[in-house]
Amino acid sequence: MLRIAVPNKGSLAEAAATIFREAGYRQRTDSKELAILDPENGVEFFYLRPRDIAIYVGEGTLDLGVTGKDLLIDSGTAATEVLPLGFGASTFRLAAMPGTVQSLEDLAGKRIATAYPGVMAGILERSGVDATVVGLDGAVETAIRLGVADAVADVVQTGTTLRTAGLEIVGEPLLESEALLIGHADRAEKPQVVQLTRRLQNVLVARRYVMLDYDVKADVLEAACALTPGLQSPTVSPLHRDEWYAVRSMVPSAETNAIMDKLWDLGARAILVTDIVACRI
Ligand SMILES: Nc1ncnc2c1ncn2[C@@H]1O[C@H](COP(=O)(O)OP(=O)(O)OP(=O)(O)O)[C@@H](O)[C@H]1O
Ligand SMILES: O=P(O)(O)OC[C@H]1O[C@H](OP(=O)(O)OP(=O)(O)O)[C@H](O)[C@@H]1O
Ligand SMILES: [Mg+2]
Repeated sequence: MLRIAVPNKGSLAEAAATIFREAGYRQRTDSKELAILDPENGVEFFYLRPRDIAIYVGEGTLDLGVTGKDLLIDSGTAATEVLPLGFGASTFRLAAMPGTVQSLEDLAGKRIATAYPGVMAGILERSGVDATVVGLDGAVETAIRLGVADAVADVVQTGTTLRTAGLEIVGEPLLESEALLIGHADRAEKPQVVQLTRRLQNVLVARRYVMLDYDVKADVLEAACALTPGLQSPTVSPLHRDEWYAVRSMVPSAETNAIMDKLWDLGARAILVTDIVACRI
């Protein structure tokens, strides 16, 4: 039985449950449930705080978990990245009262409030800046106004929270984060871990691609196939009408409309786009 940790609430919870569901695993239907069994897949899911997930997985109590890259680093545990999951993107940034701090180096001898003290300590050490890290639980933006810190380092997504607090972002992002499937190096070879990772990868591919079908005349078939090379090669079938072919190929969803425009200009017609629910490539 594989034991997997899923965020119980917060920014990552819904997307994490969705990706497991799309990969064919059972997920809780009641947000008050703390654990559920998926006997068909031989998995037990535990719903935990994402900050704690890195600790459970790092200690080997649970086999796998979903948490943020920033939280994994902050935990300092032995858990490792198995697969980036493509959601929960955020940046970790420094901010201060406008005009007071220009760079990380300006913080030498000063105090930085953050809910990610492990991440911040590592950054200061690597930069050779000797500053004091003030570890808080959240709402760190207020720490400067209350005189607890000279700067803050926090997760920024839209920047609204910092702006509302009257703070200014300082320098480039200190860290880029996203949700990860994390595991323990010892368990990486376990067949069930390999299978689950492959199923999640399949969902990620299915989300990144769409299926494109179109009809095209023989004289531009090669040019059309060059626009839609697919993963191996496009499927080309003759139409009943002479000189025409039907082409089927997977294309990156982000490029769908640009490719459709080019196909249309080439003379392709009946261009259809279909979502891919799941795939194994
Ligand atoms: N807008 C955001 N605010 C906070 N965390 C975010 C945001 N976007 C992505 N994340 C990521 O989500 C993880 C934090 O998860 P967490 O459950 O603590 O979220 P949260 O929204 O802060 O929840 P809560 O405030 O209920 O504790 C981190 O990996 C962080 O990088
Ligand atoms: O750049 P934004 O889009 O404004 O998002 C970032 C803010 O969201 C999070 O706070 P949250 O609401 O989770 O509160 P917390 O600090 O108590 O965790 C995070 O800690 C930032 O404060
Ligand atoms: Mg939060």
